[in-house]
Amino acid sequence: MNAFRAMKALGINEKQVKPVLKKMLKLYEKNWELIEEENYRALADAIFDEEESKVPDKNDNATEGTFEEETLISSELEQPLKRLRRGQDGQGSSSPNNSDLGLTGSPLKKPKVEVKALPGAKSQQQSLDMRNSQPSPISPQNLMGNMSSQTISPSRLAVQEHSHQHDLPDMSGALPTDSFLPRKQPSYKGKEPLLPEAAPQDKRPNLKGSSQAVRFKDLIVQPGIVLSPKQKVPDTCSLIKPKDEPFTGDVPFNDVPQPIAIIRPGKLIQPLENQGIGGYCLQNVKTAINVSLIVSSTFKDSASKDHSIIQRVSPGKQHLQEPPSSQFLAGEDREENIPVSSSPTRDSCKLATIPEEAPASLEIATSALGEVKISLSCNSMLGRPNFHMPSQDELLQSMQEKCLRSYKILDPNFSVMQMLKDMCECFLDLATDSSHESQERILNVTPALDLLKKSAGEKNHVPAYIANGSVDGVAALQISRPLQSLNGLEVVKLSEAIGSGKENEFRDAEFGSLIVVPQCQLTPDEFRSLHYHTDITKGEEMFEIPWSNEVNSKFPPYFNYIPRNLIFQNAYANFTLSQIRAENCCSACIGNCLSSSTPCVCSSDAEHGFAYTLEGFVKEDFLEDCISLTRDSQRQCLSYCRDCPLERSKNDEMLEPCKGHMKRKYIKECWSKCGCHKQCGNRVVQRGIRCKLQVFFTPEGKGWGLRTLEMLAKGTFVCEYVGEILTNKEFYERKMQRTSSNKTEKHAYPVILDADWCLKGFVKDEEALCLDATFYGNVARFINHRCLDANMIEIPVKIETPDHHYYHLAFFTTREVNALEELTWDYGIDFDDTDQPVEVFQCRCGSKFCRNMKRSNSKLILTLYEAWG
Ligand SMILES: C[S@@+](CC[C@H](N)C(=O)[O-])C[C@H]1O[C@@H](n2cnc3c(N)ncnc32)[C@H](O)[C@@H]1O
Repeated sequence: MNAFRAMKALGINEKQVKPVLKKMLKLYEKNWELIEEENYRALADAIFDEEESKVPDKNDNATEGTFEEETLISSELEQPLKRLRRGQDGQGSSSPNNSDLGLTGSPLKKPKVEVKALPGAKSQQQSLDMRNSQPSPISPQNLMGNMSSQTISPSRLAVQEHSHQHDLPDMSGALPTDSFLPRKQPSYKGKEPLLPEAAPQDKRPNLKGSSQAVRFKDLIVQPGIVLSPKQKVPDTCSLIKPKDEPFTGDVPFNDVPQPIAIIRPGKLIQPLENQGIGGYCLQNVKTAINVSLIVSSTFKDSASKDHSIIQRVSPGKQHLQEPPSSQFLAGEDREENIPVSSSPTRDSCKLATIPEEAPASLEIATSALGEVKISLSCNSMLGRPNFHMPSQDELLQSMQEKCLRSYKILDPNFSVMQMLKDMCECFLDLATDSSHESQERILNVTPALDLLKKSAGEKNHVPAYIANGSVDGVAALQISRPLQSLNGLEVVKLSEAIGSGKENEFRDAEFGSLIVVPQCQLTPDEFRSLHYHTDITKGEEMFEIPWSNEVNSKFPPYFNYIPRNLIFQNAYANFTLSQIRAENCCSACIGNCLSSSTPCVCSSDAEHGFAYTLEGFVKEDFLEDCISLTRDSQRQCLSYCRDCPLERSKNDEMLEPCKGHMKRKYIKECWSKCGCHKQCGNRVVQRGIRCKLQVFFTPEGKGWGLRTLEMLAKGTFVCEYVGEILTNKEFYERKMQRTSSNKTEKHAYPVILDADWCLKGFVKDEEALCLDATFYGNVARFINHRCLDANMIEIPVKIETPDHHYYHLAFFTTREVNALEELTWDYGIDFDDTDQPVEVFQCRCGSKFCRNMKRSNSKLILTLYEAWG
């Protein structure tokens, strides 16, 4: 009698109860305890299923065939339709398993889990085999107050269940709270709390005959899931949209059964059932807004592919706007004031009852297949007169702006939306125990190169954002570092990266502007490098020089950027004014020395006059002279010291003979004691870097390199080699120290300033200088070597001191260089000599003149002949 009474409370009459109860008693071997549990929950479920099974569904028949076929093929796969309860069209589905039992979807065998869906949120069900099935993301209609709940039964579980049909379940089996994977399947059968107050007939439009609840045949059991018949939802309110199909508003609802289940582990989150919310509550902001991660089922009805089940919720204001009265359903639903679509196809849709304080929710992001989604739901704010639900776009835009303001981070490839989607994917990976997959997952970012290429052609191959003086848009940090976990994600603040007033530029950028890096993988140096993402010069140069890595996840080595050489300690490089003798400066000049008919004393060459053209390039003949002196062995002039400072610095007892020093041509520039204007054409190198450059990771295995972002004419000054001015003795000591302390700076960056050594009989130690850019240097430290035909040449430039032993080393282009071409120079390295200041490396310059390539001498000579005509 108690059973009948309990069922009556649910609006189920005796006639319906009797046959089912009979079957249950038989099945349970008259074990009333099992049947009574949870206030006859199992019985109720069985009756619902029985009711549904009474109405034959021709689609289901078709599906059934499919199912059996598929079961044969793979026990992993189960056709979605098989798992569905039919909608209000009165079609009930029956599964083979259910038929076996005589109780459609008997909870005894296939217990179902009904979980409350996030009211107003797009509720979805998760087929755990979603990866095996055709992707068809579900985006159920998001209606305020649309309280959905369905029965879920993933196919993998189904398979397990089949083999355990008679192990009548220990329903109390606890499950891990952190996984959605079907483990040894516990069954809720008869143990799930049946909430009598949640199951009155009038609140359950789908219970009788034309059940609208969508049900899987099998069960996902998740901790924290509360089953409630009340939560059954009209499936017409939640439609499935295949990923590749656009949303159309005119999809017939009746054709669209949607399995939905929201799975909510208990511990992670506060119970949401009272709020009518299903899902993971990741954050609970003062009870007002919940961020929910919802796991939903994604599957495709293979038997009715043409249904192209569609319903993508477009969260937006419309979800919360007062619906016109015509949009309320008649009868009990009208009383509930449930807004529904005005679509005529919805007429037959009965909606689930919602609580008075119906929460509203906004879908934010979903995983690729729609299995996991993030939505925001608002509860207590709902009643406020000024409350309106922002649209997804509004929210993301606002969030984006907030991030820009707060973090001042720029990365063209990152967006808030992408981050949230990644979060869904990470969640999915973790939840399905595929953490190893997530390790390999790579943040999908558009290479900076692509951006540049896209823009090439606009303005002489110069990207627009470069042409207008801003290189922010190309400061594309390429992060392809594996994401370790959700927790490993961090939005890094780059407060120094953008100067004030730059924010607007960032905001206007085409892409989002955050950098996401895995928190735990950054070394302090990497972190610092990241800070200089937009400008490796840290603002020291006139123009920013960004860096980019399209090859791997490495960061540039950390170093101190200095725009001018600095004396380390013992080097003798006197820059004092008193050092500059009158005869070495053009104090009488005015304006631009280059415009003068007769070259002043500051001209570089008595024969050719000034080294620069009026346009600021190195003159063709001067340049060619420099090039041939460097490249043409026949013209190359080496001088040999009797007592070579390089050899002396090694402190060896036995000094080796001098290896020779190359004679070079100088450029002399005007300086402080000169009378000319600061814009005088004979002041080029001292004005600093003017080209748009980028540090990038070379794909050929040379490490970092430097490239130009714009086309450079022949003879253009690119940059000078800047570093600490060391005596060679000091450099050698450093080198030894590094070796003995096992400090393995990957590269050493010395350049010997030996251009005048051949002029002197004896060079003192403090005058035998080099530039070391290992710790302090400028962007030139990234320039890689290229044998012979490099596109830059280094030319000694005398600026503030007449001394020959100290000079600047400036790089000029040897030919026209295209945008995005790597800038290289010939280090002059002898690859057969391991005893050199620069460590010998395996050359990957790619030049056909490469001195490090294993080839016969005759071939090399032939190539050289070809090159020099
Ligand atoms: C001045 S650094 C150039 C910047 C360096 N690639 C980096 O990642 O910092 C010189 C070092 O770069 C590498 N390198 C330069 N040119 C190279 C080439 N043609 N082939 C291979 N490695 C090269 C060598 O390791 C060399 O010691």
